[in-house]
Amino acid sequence: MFLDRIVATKRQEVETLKQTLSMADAEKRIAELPPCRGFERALVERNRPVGLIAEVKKASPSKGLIRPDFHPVGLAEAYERAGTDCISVLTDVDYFQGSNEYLAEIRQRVAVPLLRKDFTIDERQIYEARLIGADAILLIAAILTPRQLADFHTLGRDVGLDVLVEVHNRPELETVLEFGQATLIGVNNRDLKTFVTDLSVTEQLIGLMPAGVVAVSESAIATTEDVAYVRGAGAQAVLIGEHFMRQPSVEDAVNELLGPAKKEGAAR
Ligand SMILES: O=P(O)(O)OC[C@@H](O)[C@@H](O)c1c[nH]c2ccccc12
Repeated sequence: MFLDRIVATKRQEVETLKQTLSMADAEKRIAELPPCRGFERALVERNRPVGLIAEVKKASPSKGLIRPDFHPVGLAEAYERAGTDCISVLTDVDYFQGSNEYLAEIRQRVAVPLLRKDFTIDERQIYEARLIGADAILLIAAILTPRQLADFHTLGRDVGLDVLVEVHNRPELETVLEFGQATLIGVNNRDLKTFVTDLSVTEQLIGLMPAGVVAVSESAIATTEDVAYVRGAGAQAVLIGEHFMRQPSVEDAVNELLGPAKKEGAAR
């Protein structure tokens, strides 16, 4: 099963991080960084009726190579011109052909808040995310114990990051709601264990979320009908990768799928 393999790889990566990243040193360096740009706030204040997290994604285990001609900074700049509220950057190397470098480079060039999209299983990865320039991290309920979810959420917030907590079924959502801290919750329409996608998962789960939670519908969104459906189900924001990555101009693709932005992307 892919998720188990990915987590096994992450354990190895964490072993390496233990050699290379001292927690005390990381804390010192983080204290000197400028504050994060508000990721969750950007989704609340959104540029369109539905908030948009657009993803920079070269490949995936389910689809293989998605965008052969892949220039992460150029893609992020195009997303910014399209008035994207937030950008998600895959940093996993082995399964998504992502890189921490991509996120760090994008951070230098765009003002849009960035999600570090990876499989977080250890505190050190949270420090690392902050140090490479992320504004938010993803916590995937399917690979964490309730205790880890709560602890990692607290640590993320303590170092200034926003936290997107991802669920795919009702037990996971109930665990997340039990610890009571999550304000930004993503429903993954893709089952990470089977890769089966089903937009109705969004409808099934968003109704169970308390008012005040910012709900994001993630994965397998590709048409205006898909967007209308998940909005109708209560999603305040959508996270879209593959559909944009398959279009020659991601800037045009954003405007075609979601309509014109209220304010132009930062013309810098
Ligand atoms: O490319 P898509 O189907 O539009 O999906 C984007 C995003 O939701 C997906 O990449 C994703 C959602 N949760 C994840 C967790 C890990 C890796 C990837 C993901």
